[in-house]
Amino acid sequence: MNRILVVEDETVIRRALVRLLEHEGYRVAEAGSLQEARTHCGEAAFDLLICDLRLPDGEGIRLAGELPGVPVLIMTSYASVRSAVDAMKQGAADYIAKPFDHDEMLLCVARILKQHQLEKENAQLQSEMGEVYPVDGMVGEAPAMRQVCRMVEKVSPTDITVLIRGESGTGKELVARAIHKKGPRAQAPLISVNCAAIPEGLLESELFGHEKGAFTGAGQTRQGLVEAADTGTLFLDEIGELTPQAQSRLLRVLQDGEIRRVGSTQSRKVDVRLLAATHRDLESMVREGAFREDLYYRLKVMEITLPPLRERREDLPQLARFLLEKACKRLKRNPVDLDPAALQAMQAHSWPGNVRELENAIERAVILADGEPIRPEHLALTPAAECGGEGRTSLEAYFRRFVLENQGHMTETELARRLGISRKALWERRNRLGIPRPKG
Ligand SMILES: Nc1ncnc2c1ncn2[C@@H]1O[C@H](COP(=O)(O)OP(=O)(O)OP(=O)(O)O)[C@@H](O)[C@H]1O
Repeated sequence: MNRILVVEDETVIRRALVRLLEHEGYRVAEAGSLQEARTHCGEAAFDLLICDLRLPDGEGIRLAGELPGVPVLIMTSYASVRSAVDAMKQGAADYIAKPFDHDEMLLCVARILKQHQLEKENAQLQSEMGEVYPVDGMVGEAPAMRQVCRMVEKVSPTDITVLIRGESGTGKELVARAIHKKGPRAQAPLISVNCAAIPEGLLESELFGHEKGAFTGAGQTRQGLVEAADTGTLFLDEIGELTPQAQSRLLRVLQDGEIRRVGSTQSRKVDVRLLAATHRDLESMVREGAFREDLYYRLKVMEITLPPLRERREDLPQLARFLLEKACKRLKRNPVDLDPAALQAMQAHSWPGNVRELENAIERAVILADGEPIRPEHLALTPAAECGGEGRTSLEAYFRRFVLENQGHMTETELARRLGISRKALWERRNRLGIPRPKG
């Protein structure tokens, strides 16, 4: 039976909470101050502390630092997300705003206890397996990649929201898939959505669904992608592209586990774990008012940052061989070798499109080499800035130059409009040609 310590100085709230938890079958002790809590913890081991943020002799969150391994749920009457998020940074398992309703509290307690149990089992397993954390299909021994793998291992068994950052093509989606696969929701769906690939006007209804007649063309009631991910994981790639309306709806999902379809007055409960990714500088988007601060803090609780390929060149040989084998399999070709000169050319290239650019270059090379070992000329690693020069202005080169010259001062929507293509087509062409978007 799980033991819980309630630390709250307001007697009425404390007593009510103790009764609620006891009624649910937990063994509960109570304390009115940090000092009393410490005494209790010295006498018995607890599986969870539910702690008021402000106590007469200090901040409740201090207990998290003093009792590593015991999850702390923070209660706060200060509706500021920031103080609660600060508490999360200092090690709180979660927070709940007062006044809370009974169901909400019990759900929260049950979830933390379950998570904690999983973490304990996982830590046990890890110590049995040693310190190696391979991530399926992910190649890289560089220190920054090892750190990524360690983080994946740490966050997977929890339900925590994770923000995956890194330039385009660095493997953010790969990380999201790994987190889902290694976590308790692995048997449930993973819905992966690229927010940049959905036209702005359709974002809200695609994500959150709509009622019949909600807007012109909404002939039928439709479930959105967030609901489709119910009980599973929702991966929102390019979260910086969300419209303000979609940002508000998403915040509601994270805060209350509730969703409202476009055109509906009723909310529905959803249980999704959110993983989000972006290559953009969300901090400056928040400063400029383009991204909601409260949503930003919700997302940022846990971050995983992928290094650009040019900063982990030591991984290039291993990565190139892995991708070469993958390309040969996909193209149904016999395995081919990599000429040492090709590897040298790779080492000299800056890889602005990161692993995706490498993957594309290798696939192209396999086709061009036609069974011969891959040589530098098969890779055609032209520095981006030179493309489109010397009268060879093909459509692709024109596209590349236009995008590189204008992306600094144009939004994706504007760029697409000027090029006369959809945002989705722009997105796809960027990926195919390995043209990264600017940061922020
Ligand atoms: N470390 C890695 N090892 C092997 N393959 C990788 C690695 N990182 C990325 N890839 C491969 O590179 C391609 C691009 O990766 P992914 O789609 O995950 O990047 P991303 O950061 O999500 O890109 P974007 O921001 O453009 O959506 C994928 O095919 C992926 O399998």
